[in-house]
Parts: sequence; C-alpha cells; structure tokens
Amino acid sequence: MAAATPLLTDELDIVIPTIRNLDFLEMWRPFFQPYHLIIVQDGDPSKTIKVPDGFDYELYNRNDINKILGPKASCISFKDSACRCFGYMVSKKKYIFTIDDDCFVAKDPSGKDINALEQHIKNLLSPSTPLFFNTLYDPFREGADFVRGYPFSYREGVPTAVSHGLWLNIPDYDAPTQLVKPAERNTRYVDAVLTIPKGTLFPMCGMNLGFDRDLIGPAMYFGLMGDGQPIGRYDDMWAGWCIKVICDHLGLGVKTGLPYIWHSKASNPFVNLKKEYNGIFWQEEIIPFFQAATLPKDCTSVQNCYIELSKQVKEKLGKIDPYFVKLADAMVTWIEAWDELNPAKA
Ligand SMILES: O=c1ccn([C@@H]2O[C@H](COP(=O)(O)OP(=O)(O)O[C@H]3O[C@@H](CO)[C@H](O)[C@H]3O)[C@@H](O)[C@H]2O)c(=O)[nH]1
Ligand SMILES: [Mn+2]
Repeated sequence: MAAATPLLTDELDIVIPTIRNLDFLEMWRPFFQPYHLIIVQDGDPSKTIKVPDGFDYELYNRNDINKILGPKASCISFKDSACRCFGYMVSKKKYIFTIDDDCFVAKDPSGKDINALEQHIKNLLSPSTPLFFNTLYDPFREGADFVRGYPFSYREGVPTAVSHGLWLNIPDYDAPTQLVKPAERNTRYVDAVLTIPKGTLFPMCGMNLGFDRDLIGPAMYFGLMGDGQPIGRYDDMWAGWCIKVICDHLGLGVKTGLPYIWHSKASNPFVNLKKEYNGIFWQEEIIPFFQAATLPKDCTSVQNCYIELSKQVKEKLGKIDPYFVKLADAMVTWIEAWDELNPAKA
C-alpha cells in the first residue's frame, strides 16, 4: 500500500495569473480549497476579479505591485501571463504551484479526476535522476525501480526543484504550429514522469507547473514580456532555460510528465504570432547561448548563479538586440526585489 502523499497545505501556495473571473476554481475546489491562493491580476487594476466563495486568497493588481516594489516593479511584466512571477516573490511558502485560469481538472484513462496538485507534490518530494537515464522512467514511483546496469552510486538521485506538468485537449503549441494544425488536440495520456537529463534544455510551460521555491525560486523570473516589450509568450521559456542551467550547476532535478490538466481555450494564433515573432527568430541564438552557459564554482546560491547568468546575457545576447540588455538589468532588479521581500533566505 503506497504511503499517502502529504498535502503540504501550510507549505504550498497556488499562484494564478488572471485577466478573468476565476469560476474555473469551482472545478478544482475539492483539490485546491485547503490551500492559500495568490492571485496576480493583470491588466486594468480597476476591474474587479470575482473569486468563488470559500477560498483563502490574496490578490495583487498592478497598483499593488507598484506600491510594494516601487521602481523595482519595472521588472514585472504587464499584460502578459509573465506577471505571475510576482506571486512567487511575495509567497512565504516552500512550494509553489502555478496554473492558468483556463486549465481544468482532466480525467485519467480510467475516468478518474486527476488531482494535479497531488502529483506535483509527489514529483517534488521524490528525487530526480539527471545524471543517468532510467529506462523504466521514474524509479521512485510505486511499482518501478532502477533497472539493471543503473549505477548504485547514482541511485540516491538529487533533490527535485521543478515539476513540469502537461495538458490534454489544447496543446501548448507556438503560433505557427497552431496556425498549421488548428484542430489538433492532445488526446494522448502518457502515464510517465521523466527527469530531464543534465545538460539538456527543455521548453518549460507555465500553465501547470510546480517548483520548490527554496531550491530554485529566485531563478523563476518570467522576464520582460507583454506591454512595451518586443516579445511575448516566451516568459516561461526564458525561466525554463535559466532554471535548467542553474539546476544542472547546483545538482538539482527537473521532472516532466504527469500530471495532466485539461487546457480548455486556445488563444488567438494571430495575436500569438505577433507576440512570438521575435522569440521564434531570437531563440535560434538564445538556445546555443544557454547550451554553452557555464557558471563558476563559487556560484553556490541561486541568487549568485542568476546574477552571473544576467551578466552573460548582457554580454553575449545584448549583441542580438538591446532588449537583452534591458532583460539582463531586469534580472538583477528581480533578484534585488526578491531579496528585499525575502530577507531571511537572502
Ligand atoms: O495579458 C494577459 C493574458 C493572459 N493572462 C493570464 O495568463 C494565463 C494564460 O492566458 P491564456 O490561457 O489566455 O493564454 P495561453 O496562450 O493559453 O497561455 C499559455 O501560453 C503561455 C503564455 O506565456 C503560457 O505558457 C501559458 O500561460 C491565464 O490565466 C490568463 O488569465 C494574463 O495574466 N495576462
Ligand atoms: Mn490557455
């Protein structure tokens, strides 16, 4: 009989970026009600966001962000889901789960409702195996183990910093793919959790994401996107590339796979194409930069790693476009703001 997964209700915050009313919470009530929500209201702060009764939450709009961070609020995006990272900064908990407001409870092949939060907690509380690939997937899962030939010296694994969940129905495609395949829906439920090997980058989607805030929180900056910026919808991607380089350096693990959520709404591919255009072009240089990025041995804290990465971004990506000089500076501002709001850990 598998041990029950700890609920971590006092150690985990749920962060939701939103421009809509949060009726979607009704479907999540059985799973989310015991948790504290941090709602980051984007767009017009004078709009009232309706939150269903019975949830314990704090809500921050742009006026609140400006009041709390002052000039440092410039590093928090406006009119882009990237604003969600403000919720990571103000949280006081060890774990974060972030979800979009058009993501609902999915069903597994047996027809059972998937408690995505429980699976993320399972993923985060069990080690990752980035140093040697286990062909039977997650060796710490009930009914699985390390396979023959797996070095015993590696079987302890490393602490898991990030749990990246997936989506049934509307897949997280970029605009060109969505334009070519508008009717494509993801119906395939793959019953697996994988550790992303050390040295391998991945496209992190912020729709259904859990992470250990103490292990990697300061690197979970979702960048400068949306209003006034030449790029959008690369918020979670940027954070994913930064956290993976830092996790590899610090010996932390990143997992992807279960849990699934049901992604209900496809955003407009033409609007998305405009937001993504520069990103699709620039990423052909950004990816080699992150693949080659190395951090000095004396970078032993996430903050130090992140500041060092920001210097390399400025030096090496600043040549692509002045945007990256701005982004590198915003990365520093983010860390300053993070340490200001989280002095004990700093
Ligand atoms: O200006 C905005 C727009 C939206 N939001 C909130 O962010 C999430 C996602 O919005 P939505 O579901 O409409 O868009 P998607 O294209 O499906 O988003 C995914 O793509 C990436 C965007 O960077 C990211 O991985 C996913 O979020 C909702 O909760 C909206 O309410 C916002 O805050 N500001
Ligand atoms: Mn969506």
